[in-house]
Amino acid sequence: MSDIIDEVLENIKKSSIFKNREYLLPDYVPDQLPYRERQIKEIVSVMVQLYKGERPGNIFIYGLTGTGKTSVTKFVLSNLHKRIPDKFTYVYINTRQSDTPYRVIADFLEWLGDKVPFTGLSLAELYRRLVKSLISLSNNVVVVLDEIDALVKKYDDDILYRLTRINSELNRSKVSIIGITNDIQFIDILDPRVKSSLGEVEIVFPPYNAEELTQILKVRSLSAFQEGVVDDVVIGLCSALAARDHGDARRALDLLRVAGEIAERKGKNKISEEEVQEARSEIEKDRVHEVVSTLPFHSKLVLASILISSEKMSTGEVYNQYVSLAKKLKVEVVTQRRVSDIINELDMIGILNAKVVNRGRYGKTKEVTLAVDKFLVTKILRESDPRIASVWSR
Ligand SMILES: Nc1ncnc2c1ncn2[C@@H]1O[C@H](COP(=O)(O)OP(=O)(O)OP(=O)(O)O)[C@@H](O)[C@H]1O
Repeated sequence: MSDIIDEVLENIKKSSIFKNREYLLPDYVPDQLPYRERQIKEIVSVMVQLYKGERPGNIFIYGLTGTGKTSVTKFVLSNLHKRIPDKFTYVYINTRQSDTPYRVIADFLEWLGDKVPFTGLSLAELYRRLVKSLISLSNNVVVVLDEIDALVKKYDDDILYRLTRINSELNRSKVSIIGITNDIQFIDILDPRVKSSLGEVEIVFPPYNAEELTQILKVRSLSAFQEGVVDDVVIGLCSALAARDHGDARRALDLLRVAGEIAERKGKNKISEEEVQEARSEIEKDRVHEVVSTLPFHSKLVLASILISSEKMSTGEVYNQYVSLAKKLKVEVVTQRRVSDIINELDMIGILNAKVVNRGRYGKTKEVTLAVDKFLVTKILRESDPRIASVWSR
């Protein structure tokens, strides 16, 4: 039996499409990051203090998704560390993954080489251990908190407050924080003391334009694909599609990688525009699936109300339909105001379109239509919750 596994692996190794597929995966940090020279220089010029054995200022980095914030930060820190390994220790924590204050401090301790039980200690005890561990460390420490908005929105900024103050509890100032977020308004919701401390230096990552994305894809595809697999037309299409959103390099790379996987499945040895379009709808399907299947119950019910009714509905009509479904399912209803908010949320995440229309003497109302494939969303909703599925069977 194991020869079957070997055979499949062998075929993948012999891919006529990919030379190194992993070079296109989102976590891979490339050794070239075009159009980010300014940001690299800015981070290095702050971090240069490490060379003198001093603590660098905190840095706050923001920009939309896929603008290179994580890659550039990791690139600078790992390259600096290669050059001056004895001068500092660095810690990388993604707070969307390590999504409780406990996990963040536990991860911090683990990076410093301390073992921490998965749960069971109090947060105060964890801080105590962190302070102790930091005191015994002779090096400066740079801690990267990626996607910090996720943690602060879920809890509050207490953990950031404590971390920005931690130097005062040590034998000398040695901890610097690099905070990263893609929520541009995030800094405004922080406590002013955290805000001024975290934003000692602020660095903005602007979106890429289509030409920049083209160049980025060209560089990345040279090492990722076999020769002759992608041409300028395919790269141009991936860049144009990604630039239409907001210049997201991750999206451009995903399109190219998935197009390559589709071509490989078809047994082709070249990617064409057709595979890019197919990749686009595959990625969109995955996105819709992730978003819809994880919606809270009442948001799913509001969406179901729209799906089983007409193509276009006013918010009032959506509410009436929602109330009648909720009664059928014998669940308590939320207020009309909440349903309006849910409609706006579904609009923001691209599942619905809600636009204000003027209905003459009836005044203004919001007209709600579906922004994604009806058949797909119905299928996802029905599969994700049996109570919602029963709406269709009655
Ligand atoms: N200038 C660049 N050159 C090459 N690849 C890039 C460049 N900028 C970004 N990328 C690639 O795009 C993808 C997304 O980048 P990265 O994760 O750094 O973005 P981000 O701004 O941190 O996004 P998010 O806010 O969603 O975490 C990664 O695969 C990264 O390697």
